[in-house]
Amino acid sequence: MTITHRLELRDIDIRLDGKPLVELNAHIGPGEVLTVMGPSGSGKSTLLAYLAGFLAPTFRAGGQVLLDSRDISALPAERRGIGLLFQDPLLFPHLSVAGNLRFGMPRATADKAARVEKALENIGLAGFGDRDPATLSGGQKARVALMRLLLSTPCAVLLDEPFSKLDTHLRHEMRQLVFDRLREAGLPSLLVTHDREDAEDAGGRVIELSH
Ligand SMILES: Nc1ncnc2c1ncn2[C@@H]1O[C@H](COP(=O)(O)OP(=O)(O)OP(=O)(O)O)[C@@H](O)[C@H]1O
Repeated sequence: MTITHRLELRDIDIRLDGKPLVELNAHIGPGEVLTVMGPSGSGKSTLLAYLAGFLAPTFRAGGQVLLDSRDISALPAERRGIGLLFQDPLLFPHLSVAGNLRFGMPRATADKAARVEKALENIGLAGFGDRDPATLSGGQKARVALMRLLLSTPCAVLLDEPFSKLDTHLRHEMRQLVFDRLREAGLPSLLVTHDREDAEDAGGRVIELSH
């Protein structure tokens, strides 16, 4: 049985120099992707930083971030249960591909090696466990970053332009993989993008932030 999660953003109000930057109410159900678009400077990255727990102290923020009805907005980033996927895969260069996949797994995870093998098969990279991440292609790195995220068993996911550095032909494939896996895992997700096709493939609601 898949465990499902819900993310609720209640009366989020982020201010910069006393002026409102982001005001938002949203409910993201299990397996749902909410896409956030808007012009440069409208506060998309700031919103993600707030939700993830690393907002710069120059901002003032209020409101509640409820994950499965629990307010996580005062918790430090590492205790929020939120997974992140960025434009760059950010694989650890000192760890092998398998080491990267093992990195975020909860300590008590049983059969780590078997899970890593299964994860590699799942993304078409069986036998790549011992490889140095630097030897992978951009698309392969992106797939490893996705699997590392899922193996860390987050309760919600934030995606910041995760496809923008991929070649056009890989972008579509990667979008399908990411959105399918997030849906299967029942994870509520928030996607920040400039790309309308990302929003269409995400298949959920789209909100626009304005200046
Ligand atoms: N650490 C910071 N201190 C002060 N102001 C900041 C800081 N980071 C961002 N800003 C300002 O906050 C506003 C929102 O920036 P943010 O990066 O969230 O926009 P964005 O919508 O993600 O833009 P882009 O699409 O270009 O990535 C901008 O006016 C920016 O200059």
